[in-house]
Formats: sequence, C-alpha cells, structure tokens
Amino acid sequence: MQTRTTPGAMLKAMREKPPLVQCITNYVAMNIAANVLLAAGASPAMVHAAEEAGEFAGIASAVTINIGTLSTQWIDGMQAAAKVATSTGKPWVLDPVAHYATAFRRNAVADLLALRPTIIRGNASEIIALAGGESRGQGVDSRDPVEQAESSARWLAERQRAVVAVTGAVDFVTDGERAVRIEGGSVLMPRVTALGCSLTCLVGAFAATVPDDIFGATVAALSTFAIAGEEAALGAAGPGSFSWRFLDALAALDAETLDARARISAA
Ligand SMILES: Nc1ncnc2c1ncn2[C@@H]1O[C@H](COP(=O)(O)OP(=O)(O)OP(=O)(O)O)[C@@H](O)[C@H]1O
Ligand SMILES: Cc1ncsc1CCO
Ligand SMILES: [Mg+2]
Repeated sequence: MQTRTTPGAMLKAMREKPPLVQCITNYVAMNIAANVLLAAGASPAMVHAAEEAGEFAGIASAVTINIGTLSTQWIDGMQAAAKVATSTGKPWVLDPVAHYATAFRRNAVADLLALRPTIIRGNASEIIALAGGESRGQGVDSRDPVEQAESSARWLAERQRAVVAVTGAVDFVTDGERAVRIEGGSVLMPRVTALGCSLTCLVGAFAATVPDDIFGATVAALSTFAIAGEEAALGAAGPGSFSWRFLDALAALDAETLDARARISAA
C-alpha cells in the first residue's frame, strides 16, 4: 500500500484522485482559489446558495467556509453546508476573515464555531482575536506576527478540538498537542489578494485526501504553498508576475521536490 505520511505523498495521492472540494469563499477569492486548486490537482466547486449548499456538501469530499464578503443569505448556505459536513463526518475548514471587524462577522463566526470546524485557518490577527486577544488587524490584513498568535492557536485548538493553522512569514500549525512551524513562502504573498483564502481551499483538498490525518494534511497544504511561493518569487518582478508564476509553480511542484525542500520543525 502506498504510504501517505509525507506532504509529497499526500500531494501525489491528491492528484491521483482529485477530491471534489466545495468552496464557500468570497467574491474576491473565487477565481484565484479555483485556479489554485486546479493547479495543485484538486477539483473545486464554488457553491454557496442556501438552496443548494447543504445538498452539495453531501457529494463533496470536503467543505471550506470563508466569511470574506458576508451577507445573511450566504450565512444560511454556510450553516447548511457545515451541518452536513459535520453530520456526515467530512472535514470542513473555517476561514474567519476579519471576524473582529464588525458584530455581524463576530456573530457569524461564533455560530460557525459551534458547528465544529475540523480545521481553522487564519492569519495571526484573526487567530489572536478568536482566542479573545487584542489583535492589531486592519480589515482583512494581519498586523501581528505569527509568533504572537501561537499561544492563541494552541488554546483555540484545545477548546475547539480542531487543527488550527496560523499563516504569515513562518506558519504555525497545532492540534492542541502537537505543533510545528513551516518556513518558506515569499513577502510577495500578502501583496496578492486572497492567497490566504485560496490556501484555506487547498487545506480542504488535502483534508479530503487524508481525512484520517487532518494535522498532516494541513501541514502538507501549507508546505505546498511555502515551496511554490518560494519558487514563484525567484523570477517575479512584483505581485503581478508573482501571481501567475505561483499558479505555474504549484502545477509544476512534484512530490519529491516538496519533500526535499519543505522546512517543517517541531514547535
Ligand atoms: N511575510 C511572508 N513571508 C513569506 N510567506 C508569507 C508571508 N506572509 C504570508 N505568507 C504566506 O502567504 C500565504 C497566505 O497567508 P496570509 O497570512 O497572507 O493569509 P491571509 O492574511 O488570510 O490572506 P488573504 O486574506 O489575503 O487571503 C501563506 O502561505 C503564508 O505562509
Ligand atoms: C480584500 C478582501 N475583502 C474582503 S475578502 C478579501 C480577500 C482577502 O481576504
Ligand atoms: Mg485571510
């Protein structure tokens, strides 16, 4: 039997059987997130309407929910999909974009957290605020270092019994017991909109591939972004050329290169 224990092995397994990932994401992210999943080898579907989101979750292998451009109708679709995912044992990922900014967002995220996300992926400011801390986030942009969010992430993971991923210059992943840091990426990544939202969708794709190793799947997705980001930055003149180079780098990344270059250390 094929081993799936490394990020590279998980990437290979994902490409051999592309998982259908239901991405409920924001208007800004929809196109880039779908392209990121296709480039990496997964099968995205942006399905959010309340009338069908729950039904679609029944056929998807994972669901990702991002509150970036929120409205009441979208919340109904999010809740329907999350309920089906949780009740059918499928992984679902929450991306609490700028949840600290307004009461509408805070309430939406509190209700989604009660539906037990398998994984929570956010930037440092979002994770600090989810744990009740004072974050310096400005709108959707983080203004806090990841190191400052590590204790918040551990607390949140334990409380929610979820894997928590904090992204930034050096990423951090914990399930409340284990924790790792992942180096890589590029300073150009936060200068291209919605790459974090796209990563949330990719985390869903890896989780669908290895639902019995959610921590490993999350680390694999973040490592894939870290190495593809490094590679894309090599020839990029700025955010514009980085953006298309990143899609090419994701598509070109193979399992062996990922395993050889991923820099994952215990935290
Ligand atoms: N300074 C940096 N150096 C290297 N990589 C980075 C840096 N900042 C972010 N990244 C990488 O960019 C990706 C997206 O993470 P980020 O924390 O920017 O998400 P986000 O704030 O939720 O983004 P968005 O809301 O725009 O989608 C991750 O793979 C992360 O590792
Ligand atoms: C810019 C922006 N505004 C709402 S969602 C989003 C994408 C990055 O989170
Ligand atoms: Mg974000």
